[in-house]
Amino acid sequence: MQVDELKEHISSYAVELLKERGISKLYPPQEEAVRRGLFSGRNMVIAIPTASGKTLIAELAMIHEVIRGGKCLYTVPLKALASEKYREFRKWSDIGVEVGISTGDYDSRDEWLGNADIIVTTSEKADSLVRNQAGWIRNISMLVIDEAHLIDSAKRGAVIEVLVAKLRKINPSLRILALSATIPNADEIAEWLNAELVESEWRPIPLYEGVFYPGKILKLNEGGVIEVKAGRNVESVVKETLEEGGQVLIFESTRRNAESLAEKLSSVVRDYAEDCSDLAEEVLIENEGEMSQRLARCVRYGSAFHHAGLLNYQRELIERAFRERRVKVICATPTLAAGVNLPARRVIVKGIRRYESGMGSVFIKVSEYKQMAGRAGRPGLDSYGEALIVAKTRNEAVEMMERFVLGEPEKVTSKLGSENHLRFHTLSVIAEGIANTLEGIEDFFSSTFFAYQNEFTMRWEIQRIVLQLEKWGFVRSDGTIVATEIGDLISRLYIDPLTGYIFKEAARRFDNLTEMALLHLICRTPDMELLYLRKSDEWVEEEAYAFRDELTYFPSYYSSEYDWFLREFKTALCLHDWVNERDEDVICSKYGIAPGDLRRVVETAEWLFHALERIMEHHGNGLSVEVGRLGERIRHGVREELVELVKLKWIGRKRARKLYNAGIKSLDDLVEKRSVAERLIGKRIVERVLAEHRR
Ligand SMILES: Nc1ncnc2c1ncn2[C@@H]1O[C@H](COP(=O)(O)OP(=O)(O)OP(=O)(O)O)[C@@H](O)[C@H]1O
Repeated sequence: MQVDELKEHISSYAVELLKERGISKLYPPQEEAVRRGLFSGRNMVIAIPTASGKTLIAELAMIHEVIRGGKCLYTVPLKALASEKYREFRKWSDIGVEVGISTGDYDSRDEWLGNADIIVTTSEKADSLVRNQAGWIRNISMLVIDEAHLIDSAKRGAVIEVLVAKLRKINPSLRILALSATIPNADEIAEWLNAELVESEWRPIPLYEGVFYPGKILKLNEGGVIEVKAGRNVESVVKETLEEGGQVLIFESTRRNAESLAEKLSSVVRDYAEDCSDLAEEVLIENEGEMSQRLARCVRYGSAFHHAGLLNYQRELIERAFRERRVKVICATPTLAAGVNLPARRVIVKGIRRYESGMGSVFIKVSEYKQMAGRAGRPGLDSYGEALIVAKTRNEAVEMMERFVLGEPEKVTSKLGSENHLRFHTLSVIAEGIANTLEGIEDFFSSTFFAYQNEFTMRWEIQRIVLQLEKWGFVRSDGTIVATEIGDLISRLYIDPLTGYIFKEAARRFDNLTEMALLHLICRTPDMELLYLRKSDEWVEEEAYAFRDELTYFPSYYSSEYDWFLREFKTALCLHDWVNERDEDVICSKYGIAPGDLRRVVETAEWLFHALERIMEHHGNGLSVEVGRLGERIRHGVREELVELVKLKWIGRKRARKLYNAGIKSLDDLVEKRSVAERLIGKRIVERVLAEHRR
């Protein structure tokens, strides 16, 4: 089908824009979606492989909806993906379609988005906008769920189903378009959504899958499994691809493996890559710690590693350099497969097992492997893509072939049934006034995918949770169930009610807490991601005893909670070093973490301090002022006296300290002692600061 045929549905202007993007003809699954009612207003589930054009299907449907006066919400699982989609959709502004993005603080309403036609956001942020009753949510006429198969995710899946159920309650005629990878039970998702299902295995570039073992590759071909000659090791397979002008994406199970393989491969890659010294320098712009140095050394020769320990700008830099074909090989942990779109000629899956606590080394899921394999083949550059699993022996290769290459991905199952998810969403359903009886709450949850998949009633579970919320003082029940003021606040702050309870109790009991006690308090909540304890971390216990009298909680050495407590305390100690201006690299090596981990801990702590401040305020507890100040220090990683300086753009914790020690404590001081400041932090930076803040 030619795109010209779409004029009546999306306008000739939109068709012209598509042509400018080089799209003149629809891919077969796209055509199928059109034929099956993409412009008819019915709900749809599109379950097709990676890179087969799902996003364009959504764009066509959204443009059609906007032309008819509708408003679309496009939800993705990660902030990075939201930015990627926002950049893509911005192109539609050329024909007058307003595109907005919302990924900021959880309790903001982002009212300015009232004017946007298409709003891109994460599922969590969308749910928090519903909780905070952003006015424009009522006007949403179409919901697009990207990566809908992530309903299966233990951490992020529940919010997708609850969001769907809520938005359908708000607007019963809401249209839903769910985009998913190929999964065996896409029909269940379609039936749950009352949607037309479009399924296809079509790919724009053929994908060949196989298993490598030293000397040979078992390949799946149209005629069956064949065996072809190959090199002795992964390096030789990589070399072969580079020789043919392709790029390689390698998945490893751990960060350490990814890093050391990238380092090892840099001596192979350097013969095929141009000089990337400029990129290596860029890697070190914000951080010169051990991990960044290793990354810079690899990148110089066109090889890189990619995992959650990198800083955001480093990840983006690597991804961009790979797209520009300067970086030729990326060794990544599996987080990359679920994230941004980064195809390569060859995908090598080296980490086919993963360590799971209590279970040891287990195979990854077939669906995870398929997600990685699906990254092979770069549209416009490669005529085919190839995915290879790495095995040690022929026997193992045969086993991998059967289990993964010929295996069927697992079914998607709802994760909403776990207590913490139900607790979290039950409070919001009551606070938003969606339901105010047990039957009403049950009725609400009966429209979720969980209820679709599970026949048993949730009544007892919900009753137990409501009783718990009542005991904590978050809901009141006398015939009808309503949220108390604090319950409503906790729902809007988007924290686990258990976190809310811990904070509320602290607000009730204490009017004086030390810096360390406050830091430890937020680390006691289920919303904080805790650092792990290493064997060499005995010092954590010693430090904990030193602070024993200050803390709000200190279990007995014999308690089953003692080890968990040490993890909480270690995390608090890390934040303590951060707000006391310990050097970032020193913190990373002391706590055994990477810069990206530190930033994540800091970001979560900042959010929790904001919530704690609001709850203290609500309780009329004067500690709220102190909590607010500490929150500000966490944001910037500084002692109290630097807060004013770091609020200035371009002034980070290091520059602020230099200025402060020279007697420059504010913007006024900076203006007055400009030449001193220029000597300390550079003329260009001072110019930038003054240009930004000159009154
Ligand atoms: N009909 C088409 N003709 C030419 N190129 C197309 C067409 N449809 C999509 N593309 C291009 O193919 C590439 C992959 O498409 P897209 O990102 O939409 O796939 P996807 O299925 O959404 O991928 P993912 O599974 O990663 O979300 C994009 O560069 C897109 O512009």
